[in-house]
Amino acid sequence: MTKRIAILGSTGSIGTQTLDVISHYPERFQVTALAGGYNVELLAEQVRQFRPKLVSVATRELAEQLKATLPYSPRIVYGAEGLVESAAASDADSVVTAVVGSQGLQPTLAALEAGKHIALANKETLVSAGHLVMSLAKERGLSILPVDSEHSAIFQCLNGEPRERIRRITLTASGGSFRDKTRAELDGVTVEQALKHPNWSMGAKITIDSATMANKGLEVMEAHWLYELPYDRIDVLIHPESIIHSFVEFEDSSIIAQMGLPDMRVPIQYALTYPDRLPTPVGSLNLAELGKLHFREMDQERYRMMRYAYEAGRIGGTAPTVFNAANEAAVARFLRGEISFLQIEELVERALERHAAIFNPGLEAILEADAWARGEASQS
Ligand SMILES: NC(=O)C1=CN([C@@H]2O[C@H](COP(=O)(O)OP(=O)(O)OC[C@H]3O[C@@H](n4cnc5c(N)ncnc54)[C@H](OP(=O)(O)O)[C@@H]3O)[C@@H](O)[C@H]2O)C=CC1
Ligand SMILES: CC(=O)[C@@H](O)[C@H](O)COP(=O)(O)O
Ligand SMILES: [Mn+2]
Repeated sequence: MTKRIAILGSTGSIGTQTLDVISHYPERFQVTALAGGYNVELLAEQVRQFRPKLVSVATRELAEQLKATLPYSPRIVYGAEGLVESAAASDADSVVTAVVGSQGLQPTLAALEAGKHIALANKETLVSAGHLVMSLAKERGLSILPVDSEHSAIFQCLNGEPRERIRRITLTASGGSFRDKTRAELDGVTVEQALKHPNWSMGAKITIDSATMANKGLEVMEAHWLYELPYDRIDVLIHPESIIHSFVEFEDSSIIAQMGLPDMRVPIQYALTYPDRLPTPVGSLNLAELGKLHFREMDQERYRMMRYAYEAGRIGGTAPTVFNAANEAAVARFLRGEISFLQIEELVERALERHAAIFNPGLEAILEADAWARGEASQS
């Protein structure tokens, strides 16, 4: 049967790879909605190729521009409302959430309200309001399948085993672009250096998060919500090769790990075809050629974002929302050249210190905490 798919963030790293996966199985998938941001040239190409009925862009002007270039007339919407509409208003069965940042939250909630399954790449959504998203999905009987490589790995390792059998899970971390630098050597590193991830080709924001280790912090919180595990049963281990994508230790001391070449098309495809496994153009992993794999303890002093993430996760309520939003604002400032690399974590730490968490927050309290944290992290 054909699966109808809407993609939020179709012009980004995950979005384009999702369309690549879909293009290999035209009989299995139909694209019903595409939402991009500012890159209308690429979006126009995608629209011409996949012919969705609904398209969203960042602004009204871009919507006009897009309309003028298309050979047919899909419905074109724009802005934050357009994103929500593209998540909920098409006849998609599943929505791939691949926009960056907590702007993905309201579209994800709208998609669930409209009865759509979620293939979740946008981890900021779960960090910001995991309780709202997970409870809505549960209430509606909808699945949230992980696209993030570590969470896909855990999902595959669990293979339906109940939570009670899990002793702990371990998320692997590449160590990011500065993994061979000491803390002192981080003083004065450039945006260009930070954007060179050793193993993965990804969008700018997540690449910086990987370098600060905020990405792994967000992933710890994402795992907490997806697998309903307390923080003391979620570990992180540095694994520079990114070949073991994560692993689960079960009650009987067996460890099951998921391995493969670092290529996001594998977890993206699995989230779209689950429970089926279909061929991908990704090659086979040759362990003999690789020879060795390496592992290092996570040092929370070297990577302070790791410590702040565990602290925020354990506090709960709006603390993770603040961790995430302060980080988003600080990373944007770093990318604009306004602050140094080490100031990212200083701004996140300060926002967390100044925040009095609200527990069991509704959507309004989440949005308020998010806006407050962005304001905090925008001041030096
Ligand atoms: N890249 C990866 O390998 C992985 C990514 N993820 C997660 O997936 C998400 C996406 O990451 P990634 O693909 O790397 O990010 P990119 O920066 O490559 O892509 C982001 C997407 O969001 C769109 N977007 C940005 N702002 C807006 C806006 N205001 N309105 C509508 N759309 C907007 C962009 O549109 P445009 O470019 O047209 O402006 C683009 O399509 C993140 O949450 C990330 O953490 C998780 C695991 C791996
Ligand atoms: C590909 C993916 O899932 C990223 O989230 C990846 O985890 C980033 O690599 P790090 O391990 O460096 O954070
Ligand atoms: Mn990941």
